[in-house]
Amino acid sequence: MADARLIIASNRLPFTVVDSNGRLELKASAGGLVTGLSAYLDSLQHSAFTNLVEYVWLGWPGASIDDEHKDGIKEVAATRFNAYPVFVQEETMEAFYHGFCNKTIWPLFHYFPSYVVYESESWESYREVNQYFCDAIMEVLRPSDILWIHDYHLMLLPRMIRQSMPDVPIGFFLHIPFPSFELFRLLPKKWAAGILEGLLGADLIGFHTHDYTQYFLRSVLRILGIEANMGQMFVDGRMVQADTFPMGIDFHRFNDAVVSKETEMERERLKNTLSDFKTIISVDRLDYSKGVLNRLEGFELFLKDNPQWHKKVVLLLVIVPSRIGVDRYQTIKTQIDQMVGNINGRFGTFNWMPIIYKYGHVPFHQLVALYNMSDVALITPLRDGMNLVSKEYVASRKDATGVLILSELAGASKELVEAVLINPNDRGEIAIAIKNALEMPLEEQKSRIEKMQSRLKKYDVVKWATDFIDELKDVKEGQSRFRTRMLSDVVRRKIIDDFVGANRCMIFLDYDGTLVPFADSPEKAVPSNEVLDLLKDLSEIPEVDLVIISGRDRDTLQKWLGNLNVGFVAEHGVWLKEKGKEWQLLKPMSAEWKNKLKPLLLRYVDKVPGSFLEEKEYSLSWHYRKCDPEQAVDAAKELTDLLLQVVANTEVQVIQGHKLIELRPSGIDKGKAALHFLSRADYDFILAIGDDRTDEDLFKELPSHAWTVRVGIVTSMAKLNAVSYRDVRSLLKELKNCTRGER
Ligand SMILES: O=P(O)(O)OC[C@H]1O[C@H](O[C@H]2O[C@H](CO)[C@@H](O)[C@H](O)[C@H]2O)[C@H](O)[C@@H](O)[C@@H]1O
Ligand SMILES: O=c1ccn([C@@H]2O[C@H](COP(=O)(O)OP(=O)(O)O)[C@@H](O)[C@H]2O)c(=O)[nH]1
Ligand SMILES: [Mg+2]
Repeated sequence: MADARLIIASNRLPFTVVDSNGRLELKASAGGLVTGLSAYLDSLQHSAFTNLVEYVWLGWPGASIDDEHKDGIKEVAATRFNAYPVFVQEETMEAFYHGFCNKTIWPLFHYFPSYVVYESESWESYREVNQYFCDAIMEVLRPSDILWIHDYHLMLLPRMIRQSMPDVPIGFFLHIPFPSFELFRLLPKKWAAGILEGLLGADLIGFHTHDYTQYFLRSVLRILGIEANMGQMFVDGRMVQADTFPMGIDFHRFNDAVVSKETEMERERLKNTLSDFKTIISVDRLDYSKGVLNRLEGFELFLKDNPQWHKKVVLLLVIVPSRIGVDRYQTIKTQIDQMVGNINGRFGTFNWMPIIYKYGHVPFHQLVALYNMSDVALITPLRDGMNLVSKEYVASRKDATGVLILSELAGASKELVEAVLINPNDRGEIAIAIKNALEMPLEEQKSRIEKMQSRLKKYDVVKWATDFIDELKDVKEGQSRFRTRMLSDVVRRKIIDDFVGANRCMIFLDYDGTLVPFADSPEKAVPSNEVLDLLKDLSEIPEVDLVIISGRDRDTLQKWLGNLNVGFVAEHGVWLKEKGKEWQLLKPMSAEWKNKLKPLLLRYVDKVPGSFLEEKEYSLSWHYRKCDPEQAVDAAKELTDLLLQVVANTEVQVIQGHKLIELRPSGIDKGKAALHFLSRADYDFILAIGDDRTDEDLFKELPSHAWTVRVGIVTSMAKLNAVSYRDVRSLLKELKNCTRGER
């Protein structure tokens, strides 16, 4: 296989350009996304298991760059980091990054709805910057590349790229939580739909936890009306997958660094001042979502309740500067500063400060030394997409001692179940957890850390990224397999050739969803003149027999289509009408059961607003097409269960159709009805088209030479799939025209 390039797009690059007294310098960026991805990209160079050897990382260089410096930065970015900077004007970036990203999406997705700012200008900047990224990517992207887009800054980008390059594999990974529908719906409808449609431009959309994936799928269903089956959706005829990929860390980088010289030196230096104390480490970017105030309150309560621990324990609080241009971040900084001061002032003595506070970046080896020498890690976010610090702490415990206290509201808690899990809103619980952690017996510490380590070793960051890319490739393969089932030009040509060469032709056409689109209520789906003319023309071809094979009642079919010289099947096969003959029952049957079962269906009509009952001569249908989709689906399952119990051992069957449940006599279906018509002549061309589960009975019964087409992109017994009724009409038009032309 040829080498493919991996193109990564994220807001932040692995470096940030900073202005140091008028000189531009490149500094390593902080944050989980950059740390994790860098480790994976490094691994590509040494891996024998991938054909992705080349990569380009596109992103914002972290500052607004003057024109005169752009080329220089571009060159360093390319040579030192394989990066391609996306330059954005300061004001636009301000409204995008400090605005929509970090004042709208970030607080909303982290369950701080009262912090969310709704400003249409910043939404516009969000679109604008996503478009800049799209333009920059299009400068480097080739159709043979794989594009992997990261995080909440770029949620509109997948669709933008898809519009320019329809087949390129696009993956998207969200590093922060996807909120529950009740929160997501707070966004103005245009934004919410825009974000979901933007994301669905990707082929694979990944999340850290199963919950986030489910919340996303639910929003897609509720806002866009797109249903998913095991995370698989069909969007404009394209298969899209959502799935869960918990991000790991570079386990060995941390584990090995513990014994490096540099770490050893750092540890010695730290021990000089800290050797008399048990230490608790806490490391976070400055962020209100990290729950630092709760943590400090919990620690304060612990000190109040446990005087025996005074002068014996120190909390090492590392806060890495972040997003300081957003007011809320300034506020939280002031609050942390004050609270640290209060606690130290309240409990501290001249030779003991309970909290040692560092506001700034920590170099890698110092970080590992801190993790390694700390008896406890205290990590208490109020919400966190994943939280890699907790994993890094565990990886840095070379002797398997140490205790991790972790918030159950961090994505990492789903994997690190052996941690001491706490609810960060419960200060009392934090205080008790600290005491228990400090006093935990060594064997218990080891048994917990060892279990977590073995998991982190296995599911490291390389595994995370490889799993994601492999699944993206699988989705692409699935899509191309599906494409061979589509009613393409080539396939249409074959059908037409077959049709032209045949002596006797049978065409079975379903009505709703196949010849006409669905209407709000069944009586509104009247055939247009276009459809009537088309059917008339086809039916007038002497070698053709046309049968409308529908679930509708015979009166409606008669009223709407009765002037045509065609055969009919009504009520899914209860009634048949051959050309020019009278209606007949497929077999003798009774309709007495209807009176018994109708009240049950009516109960569900009352229960589910918007649902209604359709009564036909020998069948009853409960429709829920206009209802709240989730309530209706649940109710439909419940009703089906109930009905199945009631009809057991009777002559009635329960059928689930497209947003309906139908009751009809057993032994009746479209397939059996079709066989009746086929027995009348020797057909060497058969075409059957339908859009519903009830049409599957038809596809199933037809001989192997029949052309069968399921309308809708779903799995089916039919040989082919068509996107919508429009494709059906154009195929029928071609059939009609070709016959005339060739005659
Ligand atoms: O780029 P910044 O605005 O300075 O913020 C730093 C990063 O913060 C967020 O990190 C998330 O990704 C981690 C790895 O998946 C995850 O562990 C953590 O829970 C998330 O908050 C943000 O998503 C990144 O885009 C930022 O670069
Ligand atoms: O001075 C520091 C301290 C920490 N980190 C790293 O920042 C990341 C933080 O990731 P996490 O997932 O915990 O949270 P995020 O900041 O992404 O929300 C971790 O990999 C840390 O090692 C860093 O780059 N510089
Ligand atoms: Mg139909």
